[in-house]
Amino acid sequence: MDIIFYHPTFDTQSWLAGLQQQLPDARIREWREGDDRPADYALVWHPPVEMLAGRHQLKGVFALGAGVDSILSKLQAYPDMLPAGVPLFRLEDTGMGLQMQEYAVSQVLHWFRRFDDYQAQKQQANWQPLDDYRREDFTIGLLGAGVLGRKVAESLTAWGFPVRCWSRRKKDYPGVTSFAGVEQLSDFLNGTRVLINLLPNTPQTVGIINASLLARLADEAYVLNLARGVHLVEADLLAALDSGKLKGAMLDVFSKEPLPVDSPLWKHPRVAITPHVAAVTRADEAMAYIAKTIRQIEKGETPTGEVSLQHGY
Ligand SMILES: NC(=O)c1ccc[n+]([C@@H]2O[C@H](COP(=O)([O-])OP(=O)(O)OC[C@H]3O[C@@H](n4cnc5c(N)ncnc54)[C@H](O)[C@@H]3O)[C@@H](O)[C@H]2O)c1
Ligand SMILES: O=C(O)[C@H](O)CO
Repeated sequence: MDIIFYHPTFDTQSWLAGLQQQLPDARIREWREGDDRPADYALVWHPPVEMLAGRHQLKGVFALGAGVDSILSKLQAYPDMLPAGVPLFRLEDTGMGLQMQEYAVSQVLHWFRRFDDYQAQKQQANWQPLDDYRREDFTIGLLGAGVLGRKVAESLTAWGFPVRCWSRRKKDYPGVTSFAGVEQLSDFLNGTRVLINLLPNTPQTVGIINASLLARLADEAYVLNLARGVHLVEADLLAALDSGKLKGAMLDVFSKEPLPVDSPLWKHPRVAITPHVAAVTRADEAMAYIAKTIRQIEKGETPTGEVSLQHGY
């Protein structure tokens, strides 16, 4: 079996070595420009079109991340990049679920224990105990309830918060109230105090966190964007913060990355920022997952993790 690998920033040699350990019988090589030798599988991130185009013999292409929006948008521009019938897989969890839990739980607790207010008081040397927030007033709403949303929901129910989720289809997750489809979006938003975004980037979800959505949240709400920058209308978020509708926001992803130095988000006192690090690809777990999936395909089984080109995620 031949496997080709391309990632613009990963340490390719350590990936090739790690994959070789997982799949000892495979011939694994870094793909370089001009390489049109046969391959059964391709492991990619931001792949050049010529790496995949015309490779009808591929049994699978693996995206080396959870979100496949960059690959699918390239496919829009170059429809022949992925030969018809070749399945595209993405990373399901592979250590990202735990990272998302760490991120979400730490920030929700930060807001719930009013550390943002105490930090602001500290700037004024102000010793002033504040009223506690009550859990029942701190409903967490997850936009997106797939692999990562489910993990985050689990971790927040464990802390005793009321948790609800919104997805394309109803979910049956213990302790989580499920809302589905555009017709239930309003009910989902009504009473949500902390909105956590874990949707994929698709034509239906671009710009979904906008002025009209923010207006429907509970007063003094918080927004945690962990998915993609294009989901959020940044100007609407700033306006909602300045009007007092929103109390705070923590953003990991931005419509333009790196976030431009002149973005007003940098200076806003109630916006916290991380540079798209909420959940990164963990090499060992990703390699084990890819190897397991390849073995399943080789045995004629149907693995999970295939991207629906129709739904765009
Ligand atoms: N910031 C980061 O570091 C980072 C890391 C990993 C993933 N992500 C982002 O997180 C996203 C989610 O990852 P995942 O593995 O949980 O994806 P997933 O495919 O398992 O889950 C997606 C969820 O969104 C819902 N959804 C999709 N379209 C919808 C629509 N139109 N209306 C309502 N619900 C809809 C689905 O029903 C599902 O519940 C990824 O697509 C990626 O963009 C970000
Ligand atoms: O989708 C992912 O895996 C991360 O956001 C990196 O892009």
